[in-house]
Amino acid sequence: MAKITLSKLRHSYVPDPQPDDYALKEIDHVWDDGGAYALLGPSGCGKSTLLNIISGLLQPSEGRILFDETDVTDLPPAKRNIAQVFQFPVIYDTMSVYDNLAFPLRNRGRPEDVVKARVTAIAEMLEVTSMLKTRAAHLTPDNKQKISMGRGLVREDVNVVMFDEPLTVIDPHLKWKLRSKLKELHQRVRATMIYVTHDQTEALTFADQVVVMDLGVIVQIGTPVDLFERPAHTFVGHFIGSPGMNVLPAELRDGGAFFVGRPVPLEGRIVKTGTLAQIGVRPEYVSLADQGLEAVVTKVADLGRHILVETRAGDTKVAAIIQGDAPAKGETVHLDFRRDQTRLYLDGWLATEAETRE
Ligand SMILES: Nc1ncnc2c1ncn2[C@@H]1O[C@H](COP(=O)(O)OP(=O)(O)OP(=O)(O)O)[C@@H](O)[C@H]1O
Repeated sequence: MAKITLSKLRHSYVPDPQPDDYALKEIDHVWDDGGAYALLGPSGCGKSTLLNIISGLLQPSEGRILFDETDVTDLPPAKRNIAQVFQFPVIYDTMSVYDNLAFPLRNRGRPEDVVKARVTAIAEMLEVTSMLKTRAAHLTPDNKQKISMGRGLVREDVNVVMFDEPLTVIDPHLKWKLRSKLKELHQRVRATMIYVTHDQTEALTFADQVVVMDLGVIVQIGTPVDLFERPAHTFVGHFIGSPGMNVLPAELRDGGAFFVGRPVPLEGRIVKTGTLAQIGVRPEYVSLADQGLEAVVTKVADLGRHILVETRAGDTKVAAIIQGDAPAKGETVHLDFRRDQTRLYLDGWLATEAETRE
């Protein structure tokens, strides 16, 4: 396994690019040896471009890629020693499950006793031991994908295992099972793993560190808790969470932030400058109060464990997640934002500093 360093990577699919033409703007990042990473972002943000650069299918326009201290930028995919699991299962239908799992090892001339030990161990981890003699053609789609994952994990000598939206073909009710299985596998195999997805639940379940991308830029790298608690960018706040963070237009004056004419207490000092001011507060930290910001309830949804209340304050939609009694649609309510969870964003980026208590 290896540490992967991406140094000043930029990529454009067009010659003589202007700044906006880059599919990857500038990426400087180190993936630690043995880490479980998710690469999360919407369609078109550059995930596949980055993955293909790491695997060697694509040469970056600029920058270098290192596996540990070795520069692999000019090496073809076959020389990079990477395992990849794709959206659709890559297995040989005519072979047994055992032979499918053994294939990557036999292909590299590993002795049969090593093949047997490794295939047996991986099969146990994936809970497919009873299928080892079955011909792959007879497997269900989710079992086929499990075997595909097994093929990705069976070699011990790969630099990194990359998963590209591996649960796309899996039935929704089986997805959660495979998701947690993968997490468990990482804990046992301890390989460097990169899991590419546009699905926040998949990313947050699998990864210790989630790398969030938007428009060719990494907007935040953090633990699932970091991304939820302190989004570094409004995009992260909005993209992660269900519903996402409220992003409210703000006016800056007298050293403070105002929303629909009312001052809004922020978590701490404003430490940056910028033009476009927005207040970010997650619905989980908006509550109904006796006084404060006036808003009209536009929708109420009972989600079982809590109630989602959508309101309109001025022209802006504000969501609140509350417990207890729900207000009625059309009712005027007062909203309170929990101060330590209310942040200012300038030009999209977090601009307040959390107050440290003495
Ligand atoms: N072969 C190509 N030629 C030209 N432009 C491309 C090519 N591949 C990707 N792009 C562009 O590069 C940008 C990043 O695309 P990329 O496929 O890396 O994003 P993605 O996050 O993987 O999206 P998806 O989840 O839909 O695969 C997009 O604007 C896309 O249109």
